[in-house]
Amino acid sequence: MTSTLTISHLTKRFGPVAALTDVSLTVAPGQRVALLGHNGAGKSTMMKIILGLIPASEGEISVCGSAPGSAQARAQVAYLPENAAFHPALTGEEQLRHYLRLRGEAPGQALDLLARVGLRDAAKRRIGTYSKGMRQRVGLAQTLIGHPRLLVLDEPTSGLDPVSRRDFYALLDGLAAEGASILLSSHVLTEVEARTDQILILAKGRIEAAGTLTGLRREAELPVSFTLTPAEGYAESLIESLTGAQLLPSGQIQISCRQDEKLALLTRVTGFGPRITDLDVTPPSLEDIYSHFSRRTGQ
Ligand SMILES: Nc1ncnc2c1ncn2[C@@H]1O[C@H](COP(=O)(O)OP(=O)(O)OP(=O)(O)O)[C@@H](O)[C@H]1O
Repeated sequence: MTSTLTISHLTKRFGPVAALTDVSLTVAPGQRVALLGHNGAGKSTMMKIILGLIPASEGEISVCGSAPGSAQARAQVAYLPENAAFHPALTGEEQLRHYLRLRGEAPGQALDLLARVGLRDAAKRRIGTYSKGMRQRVGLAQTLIGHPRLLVLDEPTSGLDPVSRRDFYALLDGLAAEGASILLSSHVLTEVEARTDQILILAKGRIEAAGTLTGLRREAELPVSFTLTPAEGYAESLIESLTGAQLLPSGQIQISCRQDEKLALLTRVTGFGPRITDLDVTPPSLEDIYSHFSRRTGQ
């Protein structure tokens, strides 16, 4: 299948500053990719190059088979900047109609697009009266114009409340299922965790780690944590039989093991039968993985 986005050995220098060094990435149709990294890691620079707003210093980039910023690429790419600004005196509907006209699309779609992002009821209100989250959703509605093949979203959920964030990711899932590729940056790792197919961790402009969450977990070799709830009167004997186990203030017992020891430990723990009343197995979170790889570069 032809990829939507191909980046090979991309380097970008701003004078003496190397914002990106030897970055490569391929995004297939329908893939959701999260771009993670500290402030100044190079995320926005990478997005600007993909959009054709600034040139690369070195490397090859293909956006839907065309050069970044070309008319062909622009027609298939949508962008949501981190702080999208709209005219406060226009209503949501008027603003969307304006963007639709600019894109050569029928302005009559404005209300449908606003409904898709949960703004149907506010469509006739001025944007100046919208909350930050509502303005962010106008931005998102704007990215849906013309069924783009690639959505580039710079911290799209900043300012959204938890329910709106969940709705937002559900919307992205729907777009990805229809074949759109999504490249988004975020500092909120918990929300990215379950909702992306590929994760790219940038540090000081270089790719520090890349892959699926499962792949990164394996690479990081971080421990899996087991939390057992002992039945009344069994805590002490259980701790004695599990080397390295700790009693938590909650009265539960915690023990960690390597990924490849997980099934053996699970068999052992389930063998305790009625001596335990509950068990939680917690794999390393994306936050754990992110700090593991970031620490390697001294961030
Ligand atoms: N126009 C520019 N001129 C000079 N240096 C720049 C320019 N744009 C970005 N940089 C530098 O390039 C590096 C990467 O910046 P970039 O904005 O891409 O980081 P980021 O990962 O998006 O950070 P944040 O999470 O804070 O948005 C930083 O060192 C930044 O200072």
